[in-house]
Amino acid sequence: MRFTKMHGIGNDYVYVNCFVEKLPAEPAIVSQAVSHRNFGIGSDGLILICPSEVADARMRMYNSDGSESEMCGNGLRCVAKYVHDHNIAKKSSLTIETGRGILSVDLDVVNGKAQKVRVNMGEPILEAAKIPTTLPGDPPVNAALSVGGREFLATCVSMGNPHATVYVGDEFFTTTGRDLVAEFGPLIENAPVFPRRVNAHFVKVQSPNEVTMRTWERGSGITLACGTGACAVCVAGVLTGLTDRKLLAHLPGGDLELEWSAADNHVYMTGPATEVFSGEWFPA
Ligand SMILES: N[C@H](CCC[C@H](N)C(=O)O)C(=O)O
Repeated sequence: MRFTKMHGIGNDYVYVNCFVEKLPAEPAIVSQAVSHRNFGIGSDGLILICPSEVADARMRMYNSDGSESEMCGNGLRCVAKYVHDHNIAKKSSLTIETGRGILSVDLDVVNGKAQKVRVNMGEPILEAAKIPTTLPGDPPVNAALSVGGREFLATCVSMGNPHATVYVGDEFFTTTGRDLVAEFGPLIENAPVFPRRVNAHFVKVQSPNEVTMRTWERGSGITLACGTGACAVCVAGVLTGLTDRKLLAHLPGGDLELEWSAADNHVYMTGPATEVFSGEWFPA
């Protein structure tokens, strides 16, 4: 199976152009196999770039555990870049069909290649039942969530996929010795109050327009970045009053610019998309 390896600030996926390629097995199985960093290609998961009746292309995203997610922000930037750079649709404004509907993407093209990508991620989903979570509030803002003997205050939204944001101190950003994200991330991901599990984001506020964050992803564990997560953190910051509608998020793999627009209630995410290499994968 031919594939292309791409990443959005270090959130790396194996991409398959399903306009021309056929998967050798179910996507869930292929994702688990190709994601393995020793026995496979090595990635945070698998993203299929497919034909669409209603958009320039359709994105389907699978975590490294094989579970499918409704949305993927870093992945969407890379899909749009691939669709442009590989001449599926040679346009600098594209539409991509996702698990949460059709999203618009604008590409900054330099020397024929898309570099920076701005995505209209649509409106945040705030009804608890649609996130989904059983935590109190529509949406839950600073809702008490105790896991592993520690109480967090969780602010939860959906960007088509579920996110829980907790504000923490410096101790979550040192990775020498005990890694608190690795310790508490899976406990939050699998907490019973999240019927479809959740992506967990640990955030330190630098200023009203700037945060540093680390992510434990549903179905993939620690990743260097999470685009939908950064959008959810932008929304959580406004809901908690801790940060403004325009936000610069520093993630371990790089930076994303976010805005939750008061004008149209849409969240905009701007960041890079990088194509690293292409190859052929031989299923065992
Ligand atoms: N890395 C992706 C999010 C993947 C979300 C996935 N882990 C889920 O199950 O929702 C992003 O850049 O938005």
